[in-house]
Amino acid sequence: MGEKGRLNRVLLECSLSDKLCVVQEHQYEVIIVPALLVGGFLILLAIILWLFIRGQRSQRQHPGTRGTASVPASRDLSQEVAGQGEKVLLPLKETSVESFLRAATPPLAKLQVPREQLSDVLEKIRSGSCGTLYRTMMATRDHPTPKSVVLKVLAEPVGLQEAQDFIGRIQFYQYLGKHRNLVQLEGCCTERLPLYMVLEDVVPGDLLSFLWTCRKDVMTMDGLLYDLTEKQIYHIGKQVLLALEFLQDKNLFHGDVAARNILIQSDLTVKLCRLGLAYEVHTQGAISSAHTSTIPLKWLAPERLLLKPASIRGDVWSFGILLYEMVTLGAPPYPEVPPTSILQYLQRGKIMKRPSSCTHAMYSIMKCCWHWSEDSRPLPGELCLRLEAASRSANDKAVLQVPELVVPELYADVAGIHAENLSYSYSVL
Ligand SMILES: Nc1ncnc2c1ncn2[C@@H]1O[C@H](COP(=O)(O)OP(=O)(O)OP(=O)(O)O)[C@@H](O)[C@H]1O
Repeated sequence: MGEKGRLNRVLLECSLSDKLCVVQEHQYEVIIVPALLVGGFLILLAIILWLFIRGQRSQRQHPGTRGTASVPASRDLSQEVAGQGEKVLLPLKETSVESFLRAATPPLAKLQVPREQLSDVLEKIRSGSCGTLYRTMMATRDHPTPKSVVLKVLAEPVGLQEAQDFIGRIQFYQYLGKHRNLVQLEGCCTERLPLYMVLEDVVPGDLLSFLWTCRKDVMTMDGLLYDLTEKQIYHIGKQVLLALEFLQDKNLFHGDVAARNILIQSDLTVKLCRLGLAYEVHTQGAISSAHTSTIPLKWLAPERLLLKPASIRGDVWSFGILLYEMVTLGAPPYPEVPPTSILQYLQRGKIMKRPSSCTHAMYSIMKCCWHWSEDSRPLPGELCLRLEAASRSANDKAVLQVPELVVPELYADVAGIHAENLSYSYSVL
């Protein structure tokens, strides 16, 4: 009945004189329904697009919780305050050093050392690449007497970039965590300038000075016996390899393994320092060519001399040179080769001859570090096993002796090092 009535109404709208009578049945449905469908589809599409863009943005702000060990090609540390696996956001667009420090300091709260706990009396150790190093005393709650620490002070005037880099290095120590054979960060002062890193003091200091002092008629100093046996060389070497393995586990490498960058304690515990290059690998995925050119050539693996990408196997090459340094009590490597000719020397297939004080067992370990092809060199863990095996039959009685004393300036010349880059606590007298 309803349908018939509607048709009649439509027909009534036509007069008898009309030649053409258009029946307008369903005209609204034909226009409105598709329009609604298209409109709805467009709204849905816009919502999906908005959700997608929002998802992408939040992903970019929270770069995932994949293993902290991985090293992306490039990473902005101002975004990442890395306690092991822990990520905290810092504002990226700081305009002044003060506002940057205000934002960067709270995540480092646990490390902050009240400045009044540090003595005003500073003894300069040397100028480092990112600040001057001083020895000073620090009062702590745990110790009844103040203890000696090393302060790394960022040189002023401090720009935003220098401040970010310095804080980045502190965060890097946090990221690394503690290892017995890496120099330890004890704290920092970052709430205002000047910026300090507080490092553990490793006494007597660098291994190169220790080796040179072993040449002298010194028996003991600061509780350290200035005698070195073959077995002790393996003991020191193994500790360096443990530190390298620790870095390797984090997809890092050291980049400048050498006696001058190793600190030794009176109980013969050694610690790798100069972690600036590892920090660069952490933040940029590689060592910049500007820095490569500052590393003494005689310690570098061929691939690094050829400016190819560096890796932990380059550290293994340098470790072989370190063994040579120890067994010769700090002689410069390749004494007969000018530093700038070292690449041609190696390209001719030459390596250093066995020093007279070096056993065949130790020399064969050096040689396996000096394979031209990186893949033929052992990794730190494998090398550690070889050292352990050799150590079992190593001489623990014969003290290594070299009669000539070292003249640091001459050494620097032959080794291809700027004398000011040697932080030796050694004198010929
Ligand atoms: N904790 C320490 N105790 C004693 N001496 C140290 C200590 N830390 C560093 N040194 C001495 O200062 C030198 C510079 O060390 P440091 O690790 O600070 O390097 P750096 O020049 O600042 O470079 P990098 O940018 O690689 O950190 C070392 O070779 C070492 O002789």
